Amino acid sequence: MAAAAAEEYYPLFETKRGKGRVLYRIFSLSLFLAICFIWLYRVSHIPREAQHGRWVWIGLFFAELWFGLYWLLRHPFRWNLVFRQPFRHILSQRYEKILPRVDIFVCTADPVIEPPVMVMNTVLSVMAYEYPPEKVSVYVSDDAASDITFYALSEASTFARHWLPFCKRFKVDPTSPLAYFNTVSSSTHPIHTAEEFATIKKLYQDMESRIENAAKVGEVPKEVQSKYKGFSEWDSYSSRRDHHTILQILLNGKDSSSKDVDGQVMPILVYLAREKRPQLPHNFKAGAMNSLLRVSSMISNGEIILNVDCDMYSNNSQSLRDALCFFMDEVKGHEIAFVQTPQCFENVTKNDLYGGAMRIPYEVEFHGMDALGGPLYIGTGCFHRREALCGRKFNDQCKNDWNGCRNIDHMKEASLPELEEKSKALASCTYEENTLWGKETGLLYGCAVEDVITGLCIKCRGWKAVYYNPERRAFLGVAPTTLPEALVQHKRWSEGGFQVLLSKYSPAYYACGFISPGLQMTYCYYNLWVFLSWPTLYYCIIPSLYLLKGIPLFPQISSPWFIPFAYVVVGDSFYCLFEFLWSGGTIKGWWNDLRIWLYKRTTSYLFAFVDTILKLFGYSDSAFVISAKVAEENVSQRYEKEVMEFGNSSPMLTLLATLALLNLFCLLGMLLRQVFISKRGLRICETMALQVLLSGVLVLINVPVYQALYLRKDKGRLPTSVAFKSTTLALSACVLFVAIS
Ligand SMILES: O=c1ccn([C@@H]2O[C@H](COP(=O)(O)OP(=O)(O)O[C@H]3O[C@H](CO)[C@@H](O)[C@H](O)[C@H]3O)[C@@H](O)[C@H]2O)c(=O)[nH]1
Ligand SMILES: [Mn+2]
Repeated sequence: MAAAAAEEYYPLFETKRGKGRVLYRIFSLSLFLAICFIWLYRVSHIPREAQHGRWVWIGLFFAELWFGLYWLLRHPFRWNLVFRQPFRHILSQRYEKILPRVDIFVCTADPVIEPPVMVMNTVLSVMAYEYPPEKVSVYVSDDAASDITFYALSEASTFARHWLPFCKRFKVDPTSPLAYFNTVSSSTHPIHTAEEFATIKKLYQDMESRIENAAKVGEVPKEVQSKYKGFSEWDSYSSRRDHHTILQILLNGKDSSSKDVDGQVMPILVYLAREKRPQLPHNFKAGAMNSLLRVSSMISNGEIILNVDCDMYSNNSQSLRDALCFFMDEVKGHEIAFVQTPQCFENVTKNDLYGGAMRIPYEVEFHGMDALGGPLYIGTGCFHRREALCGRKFNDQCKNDWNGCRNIDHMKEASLPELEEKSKALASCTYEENTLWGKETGLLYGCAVEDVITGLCIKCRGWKAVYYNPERRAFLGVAPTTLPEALVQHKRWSEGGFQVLLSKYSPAYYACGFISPGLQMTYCYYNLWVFLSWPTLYYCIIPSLYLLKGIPLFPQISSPWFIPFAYVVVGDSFYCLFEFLWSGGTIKGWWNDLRIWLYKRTTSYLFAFVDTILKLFGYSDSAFVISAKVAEENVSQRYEKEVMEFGNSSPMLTLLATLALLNLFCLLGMLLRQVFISKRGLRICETMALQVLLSGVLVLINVPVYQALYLRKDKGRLPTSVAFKSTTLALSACVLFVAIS
């Protein structure tokens, strides 16, 4: 008995399948049938040569054909869903003594958009993981080479001496000081006394105000500068885009200043601003990550790498151990290259005005991708196996052997200055010349979503990935709080997706044979976004204009062909609503999501399409528009109240407003004509029901735009110039269209 029990194998994680899949398949099949009928209707009812609207009809057919085909790509996500559950107590029983080293990379790129206090909170939160501190190293890459960020980090290293023991003693979670002080007050926390709480909070607040002052003045106090030799590096500094490598090991895990107030070692902490020269490309975040990969291999060389954006703090001090359960599992662990957690946000409001929470991808689609071989790598909250990230191909020899963890302890061999010098060389601009970095090694270059393409490439090399979506969020970040920001972010993503599609690793052709066909389809689903812009624009403009003119483009209610249209509209809407609610959303949230869905397609994707083409022909440069992480006071107040923030006169917003008005004018114009001029009453609602419905929904969804154009007085409204331009454009389009016939 005892022997049998001992031999029994307990895995480090389990995988459960989602339910209700059969029902889903039946429903999809019925919907697909209806879609086929719609196609059939379009093909069999093309107006004759001489008849009005022949080309428009054909256009509609192509739009619907494309929507239908794209809809098919949605299925592999939902065919099977898997849910993972790690068992960290088993991990600790089996491997506590030989837990691998973990290197944590935090990227920051602009001290104004990404305030140093925020970066510091992120750093402190990951330093405080419940994990042997001598095995954790934290690396901060600063693409702005800002001495204020460096100063904040040096302050953080001092504060950590108090913070880390405090976290350990009182089992603090979340371990980001700011988040902790915001969620807990001295009276509500059961363990520490009010006095202990007050002391640590005071320490934190003093430090915070010192950093904020420095940021305000734009200069680090002289007495501090003399304390850290690192500041001397800025003496010869010329600009953010032109400077040599600045690297400093702030905590080295050895000497007494690297111990906390209880005498315990603290994690290694390294500041890096890689070399930059104006004439050489720096490849944005991917370049930063690759420098970190090399520098860290010299200093700590952790087998596991955690990558977080500077705006995402750790919300769960156990997640490192959770992730290791996947890598260290004896049966399946050796083939796993990365473990991705969802990108969750601290600042998403109840009805998620800008769809920032991305519920459907994170609660449904990624679980489906996991079943097919692994989710996307999304650039943050992701744990990597170093060798996989560094370009190793998977093969049967890739067996886990944690006993032999390469404990090359450079720290012991070399003196600190020596080590710093050696590491600096690895972050120079020219280091990558004539190497495979950015092509096969590390993160790949030349794509706006370096993360997605890298993850795909890793999978093409034979590795698997795991999606881990824990109940208690592993990380919490900041989502955009204004419409223009959300649209710009989606533009970057969709542009990146398009680049992936055109790249060497294209999921449409290259990946064939390397990853499963289902996974290929899911990648295509995300990478084809830009192609949704044209048919969606067509659908938003043409039927409404024809409604104004009284020409039907869809079957009327009494026709049997009406049934498939109605079934698709109603069935799909209800299905999407159901899925959204199941994922934890609200009805209003779904409506907001639908609006963003529309705006992304008519603006972000369109602009991304045009930009990618321009870049392809060399007319435009790549850029990485960093998303804002803090907002002005009045902007955040409106955000809290879920009032849509427009606030500028960009071409995207002008286009959006024009489309919204066009639909309003068409609907109103049609009503006027029917009711007052031709006195036919609302009979049109029967003959052109679907067109009325389409325009009606478009008008309803655009209500915030009309308000922002004409009714609102606050700063977040659409500027008068946009109101003028869009009204003129929309009105002339309607008038011209009616006039030419
Ligand atoms: O030249 C650069 C530009 C950006 N970053 C960092 O990259 C991260 C992501 O940038 P952010 O502006 O926050 O973009 P998001 O749209 O929020 O980022 C999402 O999308 C990116 C790809 O487009 C991924 O890299 C991110 O991980 C993912 O969170 C931040 O930590 C930046 O500091 C750099 O280090 N160097
Ligand atoms: Mn971000």
